[in-house]
Amino acid sequence: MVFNQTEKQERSYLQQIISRLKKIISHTDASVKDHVDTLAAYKDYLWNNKDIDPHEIRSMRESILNHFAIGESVIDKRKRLAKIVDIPYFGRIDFQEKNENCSVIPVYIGIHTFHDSESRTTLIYDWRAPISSMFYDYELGEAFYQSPWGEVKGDISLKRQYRIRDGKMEFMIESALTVHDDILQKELSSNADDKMKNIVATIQREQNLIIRNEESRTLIIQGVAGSGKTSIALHRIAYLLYTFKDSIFSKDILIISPNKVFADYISNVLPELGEETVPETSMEQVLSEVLDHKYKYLSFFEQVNELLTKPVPDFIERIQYKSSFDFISSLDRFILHIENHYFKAEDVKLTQYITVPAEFIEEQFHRFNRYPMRQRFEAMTEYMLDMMKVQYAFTVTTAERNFLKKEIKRMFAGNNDLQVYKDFFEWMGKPEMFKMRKNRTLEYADLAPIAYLHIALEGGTKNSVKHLLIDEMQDYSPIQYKVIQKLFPCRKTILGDASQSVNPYGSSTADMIRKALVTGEVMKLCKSYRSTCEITDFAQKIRINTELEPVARHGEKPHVLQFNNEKEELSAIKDLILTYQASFYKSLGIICKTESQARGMVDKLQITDIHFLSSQSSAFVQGIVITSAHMAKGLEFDEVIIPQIDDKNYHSEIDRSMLYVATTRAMHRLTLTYSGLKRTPFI
Ligand SMILES: Nc1ncnc2c1ncn2[C@@H]1O[C@H](COP(=O)(O)OP(=O)(O)OP(=O)(O)O)[C@@H](O)[C@H]1O
Repeated sequence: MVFNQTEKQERSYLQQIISRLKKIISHTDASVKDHVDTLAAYKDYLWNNKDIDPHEIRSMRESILNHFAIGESVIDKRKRLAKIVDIPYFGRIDFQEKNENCSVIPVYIGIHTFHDSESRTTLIYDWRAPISSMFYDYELGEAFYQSPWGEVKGDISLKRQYRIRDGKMEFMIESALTVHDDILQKELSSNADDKMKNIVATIQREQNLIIRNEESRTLIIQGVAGSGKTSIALHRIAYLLYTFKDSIFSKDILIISPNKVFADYISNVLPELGEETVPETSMEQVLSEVLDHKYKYLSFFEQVNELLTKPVPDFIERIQYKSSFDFISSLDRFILHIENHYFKAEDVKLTQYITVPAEFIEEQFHRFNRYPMRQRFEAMTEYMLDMMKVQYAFTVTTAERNFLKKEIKRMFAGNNDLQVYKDFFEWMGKPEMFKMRKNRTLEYADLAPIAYLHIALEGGTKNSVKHLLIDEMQDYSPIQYKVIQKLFPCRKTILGDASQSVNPYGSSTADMIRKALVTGEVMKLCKSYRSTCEITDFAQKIRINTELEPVARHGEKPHVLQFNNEKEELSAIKDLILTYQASFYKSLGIICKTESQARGMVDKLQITDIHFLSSQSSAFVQGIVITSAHMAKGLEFDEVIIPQIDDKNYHSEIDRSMLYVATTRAMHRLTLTYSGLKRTPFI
């Protein structure tokens, strides 16, 4: 007989589970109170008995720490239970192991495990548990999962999905398919949340494969726009934190994200999945840190903006040159050249009677070639002085030792990163490839090569990162990946979409990243979930991707509206905003090509309740947002308006990228407007 066969039985079972959960929560509350009271009693005792002997103090300290640890774990458990009381589970499979004496077990799947210690049964399985993988991977019939003890084979005889909100079952679906389309459709048709949400209930098979991939040290995910790359990467982090809970913690993970707004936008997913948020940084921050933040540089935003507004061919050429693999080989050859030619040894007159000969010093520089060059001076000094002590029984004063080290350092012509970098271009016979901007400001593309040289000369600093996640991978160049590999030799998940580059002259494809890192498995996601078929078809006209497969969800066709002049265009945009405000949509993105156009739009529209997202913003806001295509990357909106799509504003290849990024942000409705005669040739 099937356990909880009917919907009525399921509904009553849900209420039983919720009552059970509530009961345990109230027990844990009592237990937390006990621990707090005990700790307070200890404190009072210590306060009132200042002359107690050290033994007693020590034993009390142990008890306090013990209570504290237990109290913390109870609070932790309470937090987890409180999280699941509203939505205890979302799926179920009935599984019978192919083994004598094994009966059918109902496996209810939710965000967290719920083990009932009274009945000694697991009432809810964590979605990341090995057995839960079958929910995402199999239909009815034969199935297996990998348990810690090996493969477990069996049969799935029932599969159900539930939509439970605030402890009430809205509906349940009996499904033979992997993860039923109806629920997925309902999720996708819903409105954009204020932040990215978790997708545990509807993870698709190909996505599950990426989340649970434990083998690849470096996993590179190339996924089309809206294929769930970012969501999947975050679920993967949650999976790794669960599966390797004894060896990897939230603080051991680092996310390199494109900007603060994006970091804020995704910040809810891990807490929703019951994990702590993980540290986050940017590529610029990482590179600048290597160079001790010594240099001013053009930010990536400024570079993209310059390419969009005044694309000077020399600038483009410099970026392209520094993004090639040839450039990396040349840098490597130059590092060898430094090794062979930058150290010019001289005799050092250490005391009135003792001179250290140049040849001896030169020899030591090469002897210590296992150290980065600038780290050899100390080792060379120590070694030479030790030798002198052994051979001539000669000991030096601290001042003489420091003098020798200083002299040795002076003999090396590569102590200044920037000078070495300039030398490189001279050595290459390409001095025009390096240009410093006003106020000794470096171009963004120079930051990574200088950091690369710095690490070769000085070594990289150690860090404790065990898993690195890089989003928007296409925007980073091979030399940036080289630096990343040197700094973070740990496991990596790298994700992005070559079609969405805002850095077309310095971008990387999945294969280029694999080549730069010398390792990596590439996995693809081709199904697009974000937008309706009509919006996806429209975006495909701007940039075709034959691998892209839209999920079957329909809506209005995108509108392209022409106006006689800017005034009319603005007035139409205001009307569109009013229509949006009267609709049930929750977010509207007005996406311009550049930040200054976006700022101009804010001024011209003169509407309150509009949020302007600039490259300096740090928080994502729901409602009406005006921003640039670059900032909008990674975000999504129920409705998108793209103004000024005339042929003058969108004509170059980088403009095409911006237009593609902007259109693919729309989930349900898309309108493009322009004034004048001609619209962009890209649509
Ligand atoms: N399996 C799924 N179930 C429900 N929603 C999904 C699923 N996969 C993706 N989505 C939804 O699709 C949208 C796009 O996801 P996400 O932003 O992670 O994609 P992306 O590939 O990183 O996008 P882009 O590169 O275009 O920024 C989100 O709204 C996400 O919730």
